[in-house]
Amino acid sequence: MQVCRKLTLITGSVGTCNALKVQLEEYIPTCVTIQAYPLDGISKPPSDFGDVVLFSSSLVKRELEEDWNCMIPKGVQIIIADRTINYEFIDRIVLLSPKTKVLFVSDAKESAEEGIRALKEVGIDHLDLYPYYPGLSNCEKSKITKDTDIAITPGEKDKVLDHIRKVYDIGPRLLDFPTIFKLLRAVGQLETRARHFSIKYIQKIIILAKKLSHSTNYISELNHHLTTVIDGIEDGLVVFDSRGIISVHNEKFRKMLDIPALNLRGVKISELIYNKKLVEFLMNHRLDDELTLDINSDKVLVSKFKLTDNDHIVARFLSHKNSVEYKEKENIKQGHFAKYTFENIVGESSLMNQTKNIAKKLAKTELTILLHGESGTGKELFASAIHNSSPMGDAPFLAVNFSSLSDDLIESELFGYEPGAFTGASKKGKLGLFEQAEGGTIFLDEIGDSSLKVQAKLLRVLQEKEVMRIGDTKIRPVNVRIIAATNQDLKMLMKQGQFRKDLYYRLKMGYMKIPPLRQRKEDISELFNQLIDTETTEKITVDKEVILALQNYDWPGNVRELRNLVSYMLALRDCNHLTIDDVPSWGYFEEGPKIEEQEEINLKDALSDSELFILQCIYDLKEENKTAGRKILSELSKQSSIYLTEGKIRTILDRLEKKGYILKSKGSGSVLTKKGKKVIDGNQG
Ligand SMILES: Nc1ncnc2c1ncn2[C@@H]1O[C@H](COP(=O)(O)OP(=O)(O)OP(=O)(O)O)[C@@H](O)[C@H]1O
Repeated sequence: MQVCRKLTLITGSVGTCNALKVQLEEYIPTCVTIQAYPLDGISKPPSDFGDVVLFSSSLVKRELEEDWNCMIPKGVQIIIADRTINYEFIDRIVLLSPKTKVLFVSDAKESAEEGIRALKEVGIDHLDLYPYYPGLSNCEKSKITKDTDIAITPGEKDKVLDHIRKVYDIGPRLLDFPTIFKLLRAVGQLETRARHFSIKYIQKIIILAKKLSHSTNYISELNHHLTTVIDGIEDGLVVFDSRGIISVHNEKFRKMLDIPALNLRGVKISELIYNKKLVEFLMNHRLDDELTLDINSDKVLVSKFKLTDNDHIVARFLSHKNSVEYKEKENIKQGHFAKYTFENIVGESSLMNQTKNIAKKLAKTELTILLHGESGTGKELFASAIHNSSPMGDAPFLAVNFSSLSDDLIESELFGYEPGAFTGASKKGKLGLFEQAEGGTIFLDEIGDSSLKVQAKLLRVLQEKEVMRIGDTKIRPVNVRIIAATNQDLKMLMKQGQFRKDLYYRLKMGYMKIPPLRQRKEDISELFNQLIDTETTEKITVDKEVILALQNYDWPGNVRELRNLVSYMLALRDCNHLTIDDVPSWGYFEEGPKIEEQEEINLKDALSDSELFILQCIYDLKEENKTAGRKILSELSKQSSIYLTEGKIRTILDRLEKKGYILKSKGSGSVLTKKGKKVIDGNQG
């Protein structure tokens, strides 16, 4: 075999020329002289091509022949290189997430497309790659560069657009295995260098594998570390993109929202959380908003912010339990706005309409208002709505609950104090709620729980319209409307000497009674549906029977109890249609019916009009000594306003028997049980 001593490399660009020369020097023994020429970097063609000419591509050969008018002399062996991507830098792109949109930037269409092909050939097929090169039309450019900020380039960094955030320069493509093989043969070195060549190649692959495993180990260690850190945070955290798809969350978030699944990555917020209000809050674009939620008898404050380098949102769930920060935030929040308006007060019963009308009229005045009503009837809702539709609606609305704060704390909260007024007082002093609410409304909830000392101070505010901070001698005028609320019998407390008469009459100037739910059962249907809507984004339908059953209950916990029931039924439902079977049995409710009624009135046993009609017919037929069979019952129904087929009657009879109102027997028709008779007696009585 002829042994050659001179090899000429001809490339287009200087960059490719340098990279290929380094590669050749690695494989070709030093006894072979290598001369390299980039067409971009020389002014005239080489005069001596040696024994073998290696072109970096067929385009370069054509350029030399056509543009430079230079032919390779006969007898010189020509090799056109096949090139593949440089494995050394491949680890950087292997770790990009699947389906990431990435531009492949090169100097021409062919080389960009070839680069993509080469990447796919070596198994980089998990990315969405788009060829990008200088000659691309503006329209195509804007199409492919939309929503992407990552590019890969084979050493053409200068052609990458400015807005691209991450550029992976994988260097010029190198000679592939068969090309080096061909070259070694052409320079007569294949036999002596074959082993060296294959060892070098395998070494490169091992280095790459090591790099990848190092990167993945590093990533998994980092992941583990980050998981430990975010799981250790006291608040719930969830990160999601603009479509609501979760990328990161911590354990606290899962626990707070009772989510059993461990890995929520890739899951959509709206498919995971059924509380409609929360989903809407998380998905809206207002970042300065906050939301308070009642979750598992805890109050949770939800806030969010946007990550700066992408469109991901981080939502933070701050629990009330053990959280000083929450209390401070909540105070600030309550201090600035009233959440509800009259539109949020559900109920069109005449009693509710009357109450709302009175409230709207009182709202227009400056009178002090006393709201009296059982727990959960919506007193806070009314206070908030009154403030919002009053002339001071734009001023602050502050709420303070007397049942949850100690006497001392109430005093300092309401009236404030001077710097160092008592041990533990802040050095800066504190502005009281009356002063903070200037021009607005202060809501004194559970006023029946206030001490006589605080009552005396409140009376002073009402009479004199002025406050004095603790530790101060200065009197400060205040202009604040007071709305107080109580579920206690204040008259009784007055008799027992626990509530000041003068304060009672001062507060009672605008008196309002908020009716309990049992006195306005017509509102249950609307309330039930409305509460479902605030709890879930899913479309839930409700059987009429459910509402009838709920109207049979007295609701000692009022709307709050109904709201809890809705959450409970939604959590336990099997499908999106609620039936009587979804209504829990008596054990769930705060109070059962009165003992003597317990046997015949049960929530699940509420009777529909057709059931009552059939019971009455069975009773009447028995009086006339007739057998109550399906046929005669169906005929009787034809004469009434409720027409029932025999098939329908069979279903009703089965149901009545199951509920214990009748007994069926073959041949002798149905008869009423003691329970069934009681219903008819009650109906007739
Ligand atoms: N008419 C109504 N329409 C819609 N929601 C209501 C209505 N009444 C009460 N609610 C809801 O019921 C819950 C209890 O209401 P609220 O806290 O205003 O009652 P309350 O009378 O102030 O109770 P408490 O005396 O125990 O403080 C709240 O979630 C409120 O939004």
